Amino acid sequence: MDLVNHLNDRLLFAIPKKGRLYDKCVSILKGSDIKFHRSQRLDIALSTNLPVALIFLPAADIPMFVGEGKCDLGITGVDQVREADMDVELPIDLQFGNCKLQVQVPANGGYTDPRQLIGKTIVSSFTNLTTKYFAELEGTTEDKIATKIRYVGGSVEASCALGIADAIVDLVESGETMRAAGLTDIATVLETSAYLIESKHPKSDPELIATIKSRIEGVMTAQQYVCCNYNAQTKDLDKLLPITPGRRAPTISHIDDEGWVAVSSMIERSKKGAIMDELKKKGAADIMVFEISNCRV
Ligand SMILES: Nc1ncnc2c1ncn2[C@@H]1O[C@H](COP(=O)(O)OP(=O)(O)OP(=O)(O)O)[C@@H](O)[C@H]1O
Ligand SMILES: O=P(O)(O)OC[C@H]1O[C@H](OP(=O)(O)OP(=O)(O)O)[C@H](O)[C@@H]1O
Repeated sequence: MDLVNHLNDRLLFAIPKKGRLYDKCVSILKGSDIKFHRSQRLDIALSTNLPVALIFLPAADIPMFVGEGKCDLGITGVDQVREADMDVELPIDLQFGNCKLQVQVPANGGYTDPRQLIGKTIVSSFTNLTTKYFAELEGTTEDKIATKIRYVGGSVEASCALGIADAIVDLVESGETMRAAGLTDIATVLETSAYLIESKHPKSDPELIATIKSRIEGVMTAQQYVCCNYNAQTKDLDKLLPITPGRRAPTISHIDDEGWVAVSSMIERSKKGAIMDELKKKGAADIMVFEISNCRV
């Protein structure tokens, strides 16, 4: 099929084609019920249930495609949006791809403050953000900085050992890559996570854009909450309901057991263990926690 000619009238949604963000993006699309089949090596996939085409692009190029209005929606890291200096909306923090862009120096090299690096050579894949950072540090404009900023596309952490850099500016999550290269961090340029990004001048049907955003918000909420059900004696409700207030209010249903009710409520996933302990202590019975696969709240 000539995919390009099937793109008219479809909302173009840019997704990282590989790398750190890819799997999570696919799982968000799945959770949002945006169905598609991506043929091997093809970077365009038409959704089979919505007028949407997924365009698989390098994470670094997505801000430009969305910023220039070629794609209405995209997913990429905030680091990439700031590096590309593109003016896009950032409607949803997707809460993955969390890491920091940091200034890293040889652990045994004696640098402890980024000001000591003024006039030295810094290697990064994020040359725009690095230039801005050092221009600010030097109190000058970007075209006048004394620090030399050089670009490499990957394996940035090898630059100091290879003698091409005094320091690097690169992403750090666990710190394993940094430590393995004998480096240590001395400053943070930016904290980042993956976002849904949106063109400031979208071309597609606003209702379709709103539907996709609401579905993705639903996936985010479903990840954050679980559903907690338990049985309780009505006399204990005063103590139990404050533990499970729900997002709006808990649902209380009558059950075929005199003096008992069933309670159902959304609770924060991260607190579920403590909440179940507390419910049990205060007299709740038959406490169960269920996954929410998607929701609209
Ligand atoms: N270690 C990490 N932990 C969390 N998120 C990361 C990490 N590394 C990168 N990211 C996020 O993922 C984005 C894409 O990085 P990734 O390294 O996957 O790039 P890529 O486009 O696949 O390029 P390449 O694989 O060629 O380096 C980054 O801009 C950042 O937002
Ligand atoms: O702090 P850590 O958990 O070790 O993660 C940091 C590493 O992750 C990213 O690289 P990635 O592995 O995606 O590959 P790349 O070097 O090819 O960009 C980043 O550029 C660091 O090298």
